[in-house]
Amino acid sequence: MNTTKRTQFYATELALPPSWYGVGQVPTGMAQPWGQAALSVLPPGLRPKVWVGRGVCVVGVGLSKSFSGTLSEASAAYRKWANEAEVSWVPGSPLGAADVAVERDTALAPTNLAPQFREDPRLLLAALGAFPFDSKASGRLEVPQVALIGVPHLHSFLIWHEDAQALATEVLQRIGVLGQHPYPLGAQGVASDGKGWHRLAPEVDFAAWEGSIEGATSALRAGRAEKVVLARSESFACETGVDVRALTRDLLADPDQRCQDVRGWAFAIGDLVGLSPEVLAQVSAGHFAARVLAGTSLPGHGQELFNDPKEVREHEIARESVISKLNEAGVQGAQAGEVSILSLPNVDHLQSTITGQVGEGSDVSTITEVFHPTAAVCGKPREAAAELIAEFDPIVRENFTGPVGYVLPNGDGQWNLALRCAQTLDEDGLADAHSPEISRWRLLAGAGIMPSSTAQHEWDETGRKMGLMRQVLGINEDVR
Ligand SMILES: C=C(O[C@H]1C=CC=C(C(=O)O)[C@@H]1O)C(=O)O
Repeated sequence: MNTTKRTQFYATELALPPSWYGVGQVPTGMAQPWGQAALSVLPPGLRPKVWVGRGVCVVGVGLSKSFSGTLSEASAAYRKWANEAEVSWVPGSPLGAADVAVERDTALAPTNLAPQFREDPRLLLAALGAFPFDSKASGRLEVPQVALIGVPHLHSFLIWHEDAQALATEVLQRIGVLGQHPYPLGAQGVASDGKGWHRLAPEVDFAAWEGSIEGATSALRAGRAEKVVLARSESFACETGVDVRALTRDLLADPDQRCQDVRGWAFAIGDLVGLSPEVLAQVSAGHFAARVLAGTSLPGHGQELFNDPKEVREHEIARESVISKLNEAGVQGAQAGEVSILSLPNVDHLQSTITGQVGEGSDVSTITEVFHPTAAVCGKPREAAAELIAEFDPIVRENFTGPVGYVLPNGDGQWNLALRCAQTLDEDGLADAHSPEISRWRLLAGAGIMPSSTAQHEWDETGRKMGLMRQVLGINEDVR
């Protein structure tokens, strides 16, 4: 007789006030208000696991189960486990709320999954993950113990492991108390008061960066590759710890309302916290979408990129690196949109959106594994660029520029590139994925290097890319 007990979870649908969804504040589908509200109702003192942008959003705490391996290995093990788990609806759930169409229907506005969640609550067992740049190295998927799942059509769910009943009850109570007045969009949290920061010994100073760029550009001019992406870091320590919950809440704020489209997906997963704008693959009910970024200017100067042959070619290479692999990835009927400008807080980018249908046997992780590493983070040709990275990249990237995101038990989900982020460091310099407050941070940024690149230009560009995390961490310009 098989006496193995199935892993038991419970789920409920939440009736939340319109303020959670920013009704009248942001276009439907943009989840910044939802993310800020969800973070507000988590009990304090717990480090959140976060994925919030446009589409399915996850804000969780605790760990039910983790899966290690390459992206496809971990995803396959997770899907097997999730499809054997038991998820029961809690009676009294306000099921059947009216569906709301997503406004400004762009490629990155996925299908309404709420009906599927209602039909099969196991689909709510979302796993969040971060995987290394080196796609052969092992990464990790994590299923939280308690998770709020938001759907951009104004639906929300809570799912919890049977051992986390008390925590789930506390979240439900806090929704009752705080839920009518969630954290307001645009307000700054209390991640850091901007004081007490100092710089840690640099991993890469300007002289080292100059050496790397000179080495890489000479190799490119010698014909070893056409483009390579190099990266650098800046590390800082704060006298008081930074609360990851407040930090991710601040990442979701858009105080000057400059960005008309989703600025990025805020994430706190594994040892990384950031706001990634680049989508490797989004899969939702058979639809595929990707957003390729490469080519960077000062904010507000995006149009000038079209007149700069170096930036145009850099983008073309990144776009082609995805388009050329669509067949192998099992994406059918693919269409690539015109190159356009994406305005982000500290930079403008050239962007391309690619859409299509997911073929039989493919899912978000198998597709991502074929694309990664794209030329936006590696170069062209891929193998030759990877060799140049091994030779000239002045840092060890770990999960930076690797896939970060979430996956569902049916293979839907989204993997972005881990960009515009910082790595949390504990006192030993090792990643610590558990403490709610972190005092040591390693900011990371990379740039596409072409034969004509100069060290100063790419230093400044990577500095601007790190600017977002500097701002939300409160590391002022005078911290030298
Ligand atoms: C590697 C990074 O950006 C990539 C994505 C967009 C634009 C890029 C560029 O213009 O160099 C990079 O390819 C980073 O943000 O750290």
